[in-house]
Amino acid sequence: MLTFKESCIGVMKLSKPPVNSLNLEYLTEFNIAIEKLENDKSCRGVIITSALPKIFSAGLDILEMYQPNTDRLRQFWTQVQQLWINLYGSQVATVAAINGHAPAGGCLVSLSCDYRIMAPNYTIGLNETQLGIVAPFWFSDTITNTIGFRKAERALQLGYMFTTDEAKACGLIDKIVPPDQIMAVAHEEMKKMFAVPDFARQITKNQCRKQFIDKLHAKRDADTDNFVNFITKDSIQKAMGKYLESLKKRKSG
Ligand SMILES: CC/C=C\C/C=C\CCC/C=C/CC(=O)SCCNC(=O)CCNC(=O)[C@H](O)C(C)(C)COP(=O)(O)OP(=O)(O)OC[C@H]1O[C@@H](n2cnc3c(N)ncnc32)[C@H](O)[C@@H]1OP(=O)(O)O
Repeated sequence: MLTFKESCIGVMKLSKPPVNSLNLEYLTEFNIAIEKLENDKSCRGVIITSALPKIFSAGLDILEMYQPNTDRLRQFWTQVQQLWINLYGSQVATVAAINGHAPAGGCLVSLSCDYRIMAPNYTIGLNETQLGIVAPFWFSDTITNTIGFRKAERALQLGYMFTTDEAKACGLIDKIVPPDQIMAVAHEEMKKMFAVPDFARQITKNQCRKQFIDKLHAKRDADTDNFVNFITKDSIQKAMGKYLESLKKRKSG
């Protein structure tokens, strides 16, 4: 993770080649970095983007979920939950500068921010069902809160990956920006949020989001148990093995 501060704005650049997949170590690093910025009194905003060309993040590292060690799988999921709690509940203003593909967990990271700008000709969405897995309730709450129930239900069932244009049309992202302007526009959007007194913006954000974060807090252990039980099922392992094979075939084909 490349993290630096530009005045009162923290910039986090995901930099885990080849595709910024989120494994246990990287999620832990991500959480530490966001918590550090959150606790820095001089930091009012965070921009999350990718240091890699063409990929914002490939989402959760599928290898963490394929033929897993159960203890590690539990730690992994705890870090995924924590990342969502940290980002969705963040008191600083957050902008996702989506400069590449953003499937599944990559989409969730961006949906957890306050504002999303995206470069053209990429794809974004919660494609979990295409892997034969199911987005948990807090993933679906987050997309529903962004694009509304009907569109979210349809997109979740299909595991639909939106083009940048489609994402803009349904409100999954807020603005389409050429890649060379994405950081400049992220700063402009941040300034708009800074024009509102921080405490008023923060209380409003809490009013909108707190109930969803509280829901996960209340069910956190059960959510981890569900995840581990679900992922370790033979049928789910088979589906994930097939998906991994298809990724490799697509590469060679
Ligand atoms: C009832 C419910 C109860 C409980 C809940 C249950 C389940 C919980 C659900 C868990 C949620 C999961 C969310 C996720 O994030 S799952 C991950 C989904 N991600 C994807 O599907 C992305 C797949 N990747 C791609 O589409 C492409 O790789 C991408 C467009 C990102 C990049 O394409 P490009 O052509 O540039 O690169 P590739 O050649 O495809 O990939 C390079 C190598 O990287 C490997 N790879 C890609 N993505 C991942 C990944 N997510 N994890 C691990 N590895 C990944 C790919 O296989 C290539 O590897 P090599 O062949 O080079 O070894």
